[in-house]
Amino acid sequence: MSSTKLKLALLQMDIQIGEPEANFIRAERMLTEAVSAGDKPDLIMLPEMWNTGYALDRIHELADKEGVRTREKLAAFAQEHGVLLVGGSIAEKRDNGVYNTIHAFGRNGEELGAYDKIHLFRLMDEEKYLQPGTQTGTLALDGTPAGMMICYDIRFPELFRKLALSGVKAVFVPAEWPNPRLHHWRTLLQARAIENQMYVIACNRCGQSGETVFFGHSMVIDPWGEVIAESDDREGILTAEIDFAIVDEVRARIPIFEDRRPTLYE
Ligand SMILES: NC(=O)CCC(=O)C(=O)O
Repeated sequence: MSSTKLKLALLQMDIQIGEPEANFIRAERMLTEAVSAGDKPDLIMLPEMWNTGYALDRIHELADKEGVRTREKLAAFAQEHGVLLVGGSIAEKRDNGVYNTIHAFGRNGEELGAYDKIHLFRLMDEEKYLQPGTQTGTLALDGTPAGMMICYDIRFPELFRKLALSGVKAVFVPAEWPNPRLHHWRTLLQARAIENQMYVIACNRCGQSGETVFFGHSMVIDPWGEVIAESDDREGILTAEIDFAIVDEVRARIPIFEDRRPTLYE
């Protein structure tokens, strides 16, 4: 029987706004560091828009065309090291628009899934420059169903519930979530894990772009809502081990999916 456990490494990276070259070098350095550690991870994850940061006024020029560069690099890395890779999100130019897109890869470098951010965040002007996604994002991790969302998406519990009802046991959330909303970040992530009885794995950036400070605090939260790993505000790699068997245990202990009465509120 295949293992229900996965060792994770979340790359909490400081992103240089508008500097894809520097960001690729930094991401490659951190990826290499993650697989060089004694306890090699099964899955590595990056933060949101790590190739460009929120350089939105130049995003059409800076975004990765069709995601080719990112996909080639990440697929090759996943294959070389036999790891799963949730490639954070990137600014990706496609069909004359720019999307905020995740690409995820399997241990042989195959693309497991992609997701374009559905909810664009007005406080950071995303809706003026980016195209919204039109589909939810799922992938299978060594056979276990998981979901993908990006940052502001965590404010929409309906999206989590839809994925939970489809059988998803973990959701990955790359983010660029800044001050002064650390309490929203921590509370929403924990609530989404508790109410859907699933793992929530959230990788935020750190550092500062202009006046905006990104507090890091990448988190891995279990289906009981316990924070099993959390970063501080500095660049680094957060590690944790998850066990999908715990999702089934928690869902059996409090059977909310059996007790729902959707005809009354849907
Ligand atoms: N990049 C984002 O979507 C930021 C979302 C955010 O900060 C929030 O408060 O929501």
